[in-house]
Amino acid sequence: MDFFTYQDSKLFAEGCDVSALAKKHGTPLYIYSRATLERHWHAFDKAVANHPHLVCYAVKANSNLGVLNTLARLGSGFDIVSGGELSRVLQAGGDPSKVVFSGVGKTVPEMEQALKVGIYCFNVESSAELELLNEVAGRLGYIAPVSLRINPDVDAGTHPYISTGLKENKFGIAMDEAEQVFARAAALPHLHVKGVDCHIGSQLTEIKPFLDAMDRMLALIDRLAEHGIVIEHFDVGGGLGVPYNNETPPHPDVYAAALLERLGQRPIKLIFEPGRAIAANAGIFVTEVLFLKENSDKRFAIVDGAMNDLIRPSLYSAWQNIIPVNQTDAPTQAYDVVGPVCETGDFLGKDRQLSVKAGDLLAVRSSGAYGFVMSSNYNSRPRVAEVMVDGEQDILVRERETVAQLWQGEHLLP
Ligand SMILES: Cc1ncc(COP(=O)(O)O)c(C=O)c1O
Ligand SMILES: N[C@@H](CCCC[NH3+])C(=O)O
Repeated sequence: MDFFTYQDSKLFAEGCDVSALAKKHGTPLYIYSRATLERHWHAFDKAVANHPHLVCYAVKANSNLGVLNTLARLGSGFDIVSGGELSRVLQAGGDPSKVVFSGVGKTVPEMEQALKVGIYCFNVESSAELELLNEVAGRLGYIAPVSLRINPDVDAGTHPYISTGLKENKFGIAMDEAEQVFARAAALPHLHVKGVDCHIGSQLTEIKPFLDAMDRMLALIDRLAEHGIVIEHFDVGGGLGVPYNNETPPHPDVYAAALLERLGQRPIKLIFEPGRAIAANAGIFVTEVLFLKENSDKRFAIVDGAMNDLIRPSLYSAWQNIIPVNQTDAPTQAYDVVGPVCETGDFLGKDRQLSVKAGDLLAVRSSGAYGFVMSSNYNSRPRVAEVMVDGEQDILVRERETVAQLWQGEHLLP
């Protein structure tokens, strides 16, 4: 079911007319659907309903407080990569005892913050981090719950920039060192070994790489058991892809069933860290056409949204569907949809069949994940507003930045 559909040729987000939202809140604008976020979260939670589990939404995908609050109300856990994300989770009403802390570069203040609020687990990514965490925990009088992130060295078959489970990537502890580092973790006095985790990449549309990783990780878990190291949970990471175009990623039901089958009778809790699968198709990015421009080779639709607002097309050549907010019967033509930023790479889509004129609104679909969170102020463009729709209600969950906010904290010379 899609909560972004046309009614009488007008695009709606749940029960809200998108052009009315654009008029009320201005453009460019991110719009999220609460019902979609909830449905996607429940899809994961239900897929493993009969097995001990925790769904930890990956905050990096979309960390707006309204989004986090929506998921916290469902009882979601959270996967974080910084102290800033932890603070957001707490601010949004998330439960710290359901937080897993990933990331290759945790700092001492971040470790202290996470220990003090009592997170569920640190996903430790190196021996050096393990030693430091033990020291910090000891100094503060805590026992730090840890999982070791192991790099299973599998090819996720995704874009090289978002592939994380190969030896050449910076993430995790190499499989051939895993047992040794687990033995060290078990021996350190201020750590409690709880689990093992991996995350092999993002936007995976096939199940095979997940299963390859799972097989390697389960073999490790069995070897550890032989040495008396009992693993309570296996955190399988995130990475399940979404349809941007005509991809057909497995449904969470199919994905979870395959993982559970591999897990067999092992009494191990499963943790999931989905980001994109929950947020991407719960959001659209709405932009207004400023000008049309044509030369002998190309037709451009110059819009008010740009790469600083939504960088995925520029950064990964990612394809996201661009649709009219108001449908017409007029014939379409091929356009490059480009923004006002002074970069050739500033485009939202290339060679798109559209029927547009200045003043029309376009919606870039699948923008709920890695959209606003990756936005910047490049070209001194204030960051855009974010709205959550809930049925016929629209809630401004982030105000548009003002120009004065752009230089907040900056100073003239004395
Ligand atoms: C450790 C970890 N967990 C979860 C995620 C979320 O990934 P995705 O949005 O692909 O589900 C990421 C990002 O790729 C990650 O690095
Ligand atoms: N930012 C990436 C995903 C990165 C995943 C984070 N580990 C994207 O938009 O596809």
